[in-house]
Amino acid sequence: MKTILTINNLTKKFGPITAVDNLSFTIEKGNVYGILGPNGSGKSTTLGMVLNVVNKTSGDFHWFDGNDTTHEALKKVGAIIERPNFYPYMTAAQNLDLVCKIKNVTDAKIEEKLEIVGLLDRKNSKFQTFSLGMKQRLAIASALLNDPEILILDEPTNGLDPQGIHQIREIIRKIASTGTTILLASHLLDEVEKVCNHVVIIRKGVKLYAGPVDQLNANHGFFELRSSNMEVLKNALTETNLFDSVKKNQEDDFFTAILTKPMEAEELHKILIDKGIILSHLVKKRESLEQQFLQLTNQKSA
Ligand SMILES: Nc1ncnc2c1ncn2[C@@H]1O[C@H](COP(=O)(O)OP(=O)(O)OP(=O)(O)O)[C@@H](O)[C@H]1O
Repeated sequence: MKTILTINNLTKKFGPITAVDNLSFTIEKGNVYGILGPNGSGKSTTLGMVLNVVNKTSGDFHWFDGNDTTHEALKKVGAIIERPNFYPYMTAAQNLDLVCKIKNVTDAKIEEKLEIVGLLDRKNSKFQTFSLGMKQRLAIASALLNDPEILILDEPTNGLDPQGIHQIREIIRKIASTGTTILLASHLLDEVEKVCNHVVIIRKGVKLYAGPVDQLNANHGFFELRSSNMEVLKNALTETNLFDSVKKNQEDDFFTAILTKPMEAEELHKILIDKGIILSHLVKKRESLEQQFLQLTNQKSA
C-alpha cells in the first residue's frame, strides 16, 4: 500500500506548552483518517506542521516516498485549515477561477468540483450570499481543484447546522469513495465514527490510540457477577482463563470480569453451574465507543 504521510516523533513546543508530544503515525492511501481529541489537544498544530505553516520543534515527517521537498509534495495536497476566505463580491466560479490561476491548474475542473460539493447550480452566485455550509463546501471544491492525493480538513463541520453537517459528511464520503485519501481533525467522536475508518486519538499532544475505528470498539464486553461466596466465584472465574481481569470496586458488591474472547451470559452461567456456583446477579455489558473514548482520554493524565 502506498504511504501518503509518515510522521515520526513530531513535537511542537510553544514556550512552556508542549502542544504536540512525540507524535508518530502513518497515513496510507485510500483511507479516511480522523485525528480525534478534545479542544487544545494539538490537532491543528499537527496539521499546521505537516502543511509547513507551523515550524516543528523536533521530530520528523515526510510526504509520499520522501523524495520530494515538502514544498513540492504539498502541490499534491488539498487542505482547508482555516475559515474559508474568498472574495465576497465575486461569484463561486470566479473565486475558483482565481484559485486555478494561483495554483496554476486548468479551469476545466471548476464545474466538476462544484458538482461534487453540490454547488454547480449556484456557480454564478456571489460568495457573500452563501450560507456558512455553502462557504465550507466551496472551500472543499477549491481544495479539490488540483485533484490532490489527500484532502486535509480541520474541524470541517464546526459551526454548521445539522443539515449543513450532514451535507459535508456526505461530500467527504463521496470524495473518499473515489479513492482520495482524507485526513480530518475533529473533537467529535460521532463524526469520526461516521466518516473515518482510521483514527488517531490524541490528548495534550500525546497519542493514545492509532488504528482502525472498528478495532477501537473490538472489545468483547464484560460481565457483572455476584454470588453468596465471592471468593469461590473469583477463583472459578480466574480458572476459566476467559477474562483479562476480575475486579470488585469498593462501592460495588459484584465482580466486573472483562472478557478476552466472545461469550454470551448463558454460556458462562452454565460453566459456573457446572462448578456448583449459583449466581444472584449476572449481566453482560459492553462499553460504547464513546465510553471507551472518554475512558481513554480521561485516564492518562499528563
Ligand atoms: N501560536 C500559538 N502560541 C501559543 N500556544 C499555542 C499556539 N497555537 C496553539 N497553541 C497551544 O497549543 C495547544 C494545542 O493547540 P491546537 O490548536 O493544536 O489544539 P486543537 O486540538 O486543534 O484544539 P482546537 O480543537 O481547540 O482547535 C493548546 O494548548 C494551544 O493553546
